[in-house]
Amino acid sequence: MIEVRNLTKTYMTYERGHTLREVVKNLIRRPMKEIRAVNDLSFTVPQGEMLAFLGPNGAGKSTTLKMLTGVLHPTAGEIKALGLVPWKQRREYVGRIGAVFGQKSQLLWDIPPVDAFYMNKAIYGVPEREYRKTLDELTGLLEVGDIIRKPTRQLSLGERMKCEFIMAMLHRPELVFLDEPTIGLDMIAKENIRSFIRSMNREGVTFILTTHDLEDVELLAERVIVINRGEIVVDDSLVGLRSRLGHKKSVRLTTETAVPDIQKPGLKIAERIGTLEIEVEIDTAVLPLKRFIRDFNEAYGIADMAIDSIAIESIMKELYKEDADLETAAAHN
Ligand SMILES: Nc1ncnc2c1ncn2[C@@H]1O[C@H](COP(=O)(O)OP(=O)(O)OP(=O)(O)O)[C@@H](O)[C@H]1O
Repeated sequence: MIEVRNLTKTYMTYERGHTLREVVKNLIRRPMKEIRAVNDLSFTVPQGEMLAFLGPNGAGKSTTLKMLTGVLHPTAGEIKALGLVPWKQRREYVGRIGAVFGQKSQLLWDIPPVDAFYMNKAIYGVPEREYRKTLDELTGLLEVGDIIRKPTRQLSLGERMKCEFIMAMLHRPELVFLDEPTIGLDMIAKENIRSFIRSMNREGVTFILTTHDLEDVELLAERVIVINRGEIVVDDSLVGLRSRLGHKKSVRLTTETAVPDIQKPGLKIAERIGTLEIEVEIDTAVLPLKRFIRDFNEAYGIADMAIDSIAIESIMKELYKEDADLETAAAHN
């Protein structure tokens, strides 16, 4: 469905300088600087996949998304999505994709969402019967029957996001880009939106998700691509990603006496939740779980305990760290 080959994007910017002298000098001379935001990315996305596209700030996610949606031309490389070249066959392409940006509304503040939907119906040329059918289905799924008739400015953030999704899905796109789709929402609204995404995905819609909310990733994605400094660091299934660090466990404990700051190979205090409640990360390859439990019980008395696989958040931290370490090592050689 999407084929990306050797995709590269460089931006040319003017060097500003750090000191006042440099700034003034550069105003006259204006030296150019090249920023390689995306560097030789290649990947494919089959139809029906739910792919999370992750990376730290400045990694090149937005730039890649802009090229995937046809807003930006690449400097080099190719994209074929839905059989089209996004930036060349933009009109046809836009009619078949959808997008939801958690931080940017597509609705109009002073008019009810239903009127904005009707405008989109006209823009996309959706026939009346099809429009009615889709609108009924989507409002039913998201439980917003009456809400869509209130002015947008009166809606809660959760209600508004539901309407943003309806707006993006009315023309039945095959491929949908989501950028921070649950940002700012409470737990219930997040779950509503996530279950909506899941049901659309079951109907065959392909989703590409960029987010800093790793819960979205855990609960939605099947596959994860992590980029850093414009390059792919990981392209793996969520299960595969977990198994890379499968020997690490997260253990939440309530103890009878407070645990001091201990240094022990294979053990890291991840969080202190209360005086007697703590979360630790165990590298079972170094410190077997059985030994950890025995020692900890003898030393502090275990009153309660829950063992979990490590959260995706820790996996990400580890990945970014590995990448930064590699970079530092390369710089030293
Ligand atoms: N129009 C532009 N001109 C010059 N440099 C740019 C431009 N847009 C982005 N960049 C640079 O390209 C790099 C990648 O930026 P990009 O916005 O794609 O990252 P990102 O992964 O989306 O980050 P974030 O998570 O913070 O949104 C950054 O170094 C950024 O400063």
